[in-house]
Amino acid sequence: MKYIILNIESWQIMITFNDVSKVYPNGTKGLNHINLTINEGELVVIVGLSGAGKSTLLRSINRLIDISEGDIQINGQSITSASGAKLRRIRRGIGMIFQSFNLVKRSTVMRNVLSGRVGHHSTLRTVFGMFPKEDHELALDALARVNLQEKAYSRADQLSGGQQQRVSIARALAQQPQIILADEPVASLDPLTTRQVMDDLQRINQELQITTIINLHFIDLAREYATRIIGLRAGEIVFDGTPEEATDDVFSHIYGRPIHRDEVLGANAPGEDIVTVIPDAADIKATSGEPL
Ligand SMILES: Nc1ncnc2c1ncn2[C@@H]1O[C@H](COP(=O)(O)OP(=O)(O)OP(=O)(O)O)[C@@H](O)[C@H]1O
Repeated sequence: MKYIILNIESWQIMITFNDVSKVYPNGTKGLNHINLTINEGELVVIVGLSGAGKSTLLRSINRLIDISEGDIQINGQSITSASGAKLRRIRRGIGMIFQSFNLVKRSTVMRNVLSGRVGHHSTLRTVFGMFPKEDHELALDALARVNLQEKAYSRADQLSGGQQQRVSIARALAQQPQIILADEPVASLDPLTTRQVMDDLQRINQELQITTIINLHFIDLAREYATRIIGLRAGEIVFDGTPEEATDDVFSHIYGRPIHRDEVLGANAPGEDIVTVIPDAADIKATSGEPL
């Protein structure tokens, strides 16, 4: 199949967290002094127990959550201090995928994908659904990348969960993003569909060099798809390394307890521990070779 090459404006994208903390109004610390650099084209998977701060970290990148301290830069520009047109421009380059798909269910697939273009046009134009022909071509191209071209004129609620998630990936792609953030994108899907969605995200990352950051709770998926794994615990980075370095012992360290079978997608007997030893932090090496 012939694809229109999406127009990637920059090849130097980097996300930088400079001493970032987030304290929620009730006093809960979501992130605690995070320093982090993510390079163009990486597929980063963020892992950690529920409440570790994965969503807070991900959503602070496009300022769905405002941080309390520090600075986040996207391609050298501070999103933390941006406002108005500048904030909208930075956000336009960041596609977002949610666990619950967030589609307009009664609209067609095409309309949903076209909504990824709203940041590129005036409000009036998009309210009346007046998208130019090029946007339709872009939307069809995005649908082709997730193999859903033939569903373009179906209603979104007639699609399976996995297909709906792939429509939401196409919607993000229609934005022509430089970054894709996916917050637990497969948490509501069955194992087979999960792999299709992860395959799509990986293929798009590789073909278009879109920097991709995904929160996941399945250990084997993280190892299989990530180019880099970041482990969070209590709002702090406790591991940052390659999938090869992220052994079962490392995961036990990130979680602060043994791994459970239901945290491995390929496992079929939920509930039991598959690792019994929690290693000391000193045994866990970061990419730098330093213990975290
Ligand atoms: N709006 C909020 N108000 C107060 N505390 C919050 C809020 N959102 C998150 N928190 C708290 O901040 C911490 C980090 O939450 P976050 O949702 O980022 O974790 P997570 O790792 O994504 O967890 P999960 O996998 O359950 O989504 C948790 O202690 C959580 O209870």
